[in-house]
Amino acid sequence: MTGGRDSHGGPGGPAHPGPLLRARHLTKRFTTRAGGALGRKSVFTAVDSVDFEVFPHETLALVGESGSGKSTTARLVAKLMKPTDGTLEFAGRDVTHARGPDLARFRNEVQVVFQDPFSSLNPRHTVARILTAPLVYQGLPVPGGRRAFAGELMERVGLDPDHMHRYPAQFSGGQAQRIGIARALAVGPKLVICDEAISALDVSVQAQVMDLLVRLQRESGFSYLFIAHDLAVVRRISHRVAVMKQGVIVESGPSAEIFERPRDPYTGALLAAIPRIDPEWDRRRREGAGPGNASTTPSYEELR
Ligand SMILES: Nc1ncnc2c1ncn2[C@@H]1O[C@H](COP(=O)(O)OP(=O)(O)OP(=O)(O)O)[C@@H](O)[C@H]1O
Repeated sequence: MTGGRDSHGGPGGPAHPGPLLRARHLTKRFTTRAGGALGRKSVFTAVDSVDFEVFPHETLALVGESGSGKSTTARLVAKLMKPTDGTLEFAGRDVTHARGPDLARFRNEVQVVFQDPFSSLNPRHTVARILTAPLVYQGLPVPGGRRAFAGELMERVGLDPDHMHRYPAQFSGGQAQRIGIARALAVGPKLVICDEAISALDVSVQAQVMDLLVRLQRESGFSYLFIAHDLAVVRRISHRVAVMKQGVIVESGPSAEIFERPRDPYTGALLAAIPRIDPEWDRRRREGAGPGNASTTPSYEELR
């Protein structure tokens, strides 16, 4: 994803000398055995020599149909899974085989927000404990003390700090996802990977969480790798888009170009299947209340 149409500088993405994240020939093959341990071995390539970059302050969306390799790519980038081949560079460092303190540093700089907040938040811990845990477990000081720190994070994501002693089950799905986002922010990341982070939410709640994600990026300046199958969502928050099909990136470029002039028939098919958009959210965005660059972001009607 370098040069030409795919060069950095999509709408809203500020110019920067180098990428924050650079994936080169990233590959993941899974070996499976049909019929148990004695069955025939087969090798499946879920991610096939993928190249891409994420620049500072930008949102790169990775889209594609189910099974195209998006989540596997996210896991490779988050170093939750080892690649079969390829390299990962982060902030100019080769982190492909990072261990010990290098890996610990990477884990603070790169955070993941998962699809299901309830399964990624410890149900037996209060929100205050969940939000301070990333620092406490590392033996790091909690700025301002636990209560103030948790309260401030809750305010940043639009939650009432008075609820910091509640448990995840006492929150709605959208609120729980806000807790997941707040936890990701606790360590001051440079890159936040959102793996279908809003897919499970109701459409109106999705819009609110999208607004939150955009606002947080504006305030804190981190980058997003935004994994989604919903192109309507992606269009609204991404600066650039990479389209995955069967483990390969078939097309990538500035968001507006991909949506207005898709080159690959697969991208065209994904666009044709675009799910419903929340018209209310789109109206607010166009009136300046929501994210996106009004001059480069097509309207709801233009997408039809
Ligand atoms: N641990 C694993 N072992 C074997 N195959 C796997 C494993 N994890 C993923 N796969 C396969 O790799 C392919 C890509 O999966 P992946 O979850 O990355 O796709 P995806 O684009 O994120 O799809 P979805 O949106 O449905 O999660 C799929 O065919 C999946 O079955």
